[in-house]
Amino acid sequence: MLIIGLAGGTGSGKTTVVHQIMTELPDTEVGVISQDSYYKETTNLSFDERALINFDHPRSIDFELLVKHLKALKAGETIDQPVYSFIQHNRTDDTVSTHPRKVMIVEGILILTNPELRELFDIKIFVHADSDERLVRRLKRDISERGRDIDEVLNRYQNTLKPMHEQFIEPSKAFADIIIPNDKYNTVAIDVVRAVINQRIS
Ligand SMILES: Nc1ncnc2c1ncn2[C@@H]1O[C@H](COP(=O)(O)OP(=O)(O)O)[C@@H](O)[C@H]1O
Ligand SMILES: O=c1ccn([C@@H]2O[C@H](COP(=O)(O)O)[C@@H](O)[C@H]2O)c(=O)[nH]1
Repeated sequence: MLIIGLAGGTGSGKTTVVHQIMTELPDTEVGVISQDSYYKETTNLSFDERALINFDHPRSIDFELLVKHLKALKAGETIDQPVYSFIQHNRTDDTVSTHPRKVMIVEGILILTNPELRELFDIKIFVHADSDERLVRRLKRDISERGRDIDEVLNRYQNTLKPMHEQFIEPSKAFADIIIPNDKYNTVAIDVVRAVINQRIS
């Protein structure tokens, strides 16, 4: 199994890049695991308490479960990947049965900050977009898709997102083997990554 770790700040385009990479690749051979699925379960908290969580700090992620699931996939086992609700700020009761593929892509803002997880990646990719571009994309996406309003996004950006990006996410770029500039759509980089994957699955 080839395991690709794909990191980058919020709004850098990680999800979009993963979809572009997957286009024309058989989904029987390539699978995706999102770090977002592994936000810690916080059912003990009220909605208002959950909304105050710093979701850009590594401690908000259940890395232990993510590493365990990745090791299980590597060992040929099927896992129950949690499903996360951004609207509820919590895991749902659903899971997605995820079986091992020749190539697994793990994507998320903090995945290169965790040493145990980094060890499991054969290729480490960081998607870069400038912070103003990322903020604009985040605003548009969170309002249209994640039930947020402009104040929520901007407050979170100032209070936690930007400082956490600077403290944890940007420095993790140093661990990347490949950096994809993604202020504009970058078809050349996508083709290169797809070629590496094709080589592995053919
Ligand atoms: N290169 C790009 N140029 C313009 N818009 C982009 C680009 N990449 C992604 N987007 C848009 O930005 C928003 C955030 O992208 P997304 O892939 O969800 O980022 P991430 O997963 O890194 O948070 C989405 O609405 C997406 O369509
Ligand atoms: O309940 C939540 C959990 C996370 N977030 C924000 O999501 C982004 C990470 O997701 P991307 O798809 O990479 O943008 C992170 O910056 C958290 O602040 C949230 O808003 N609510």
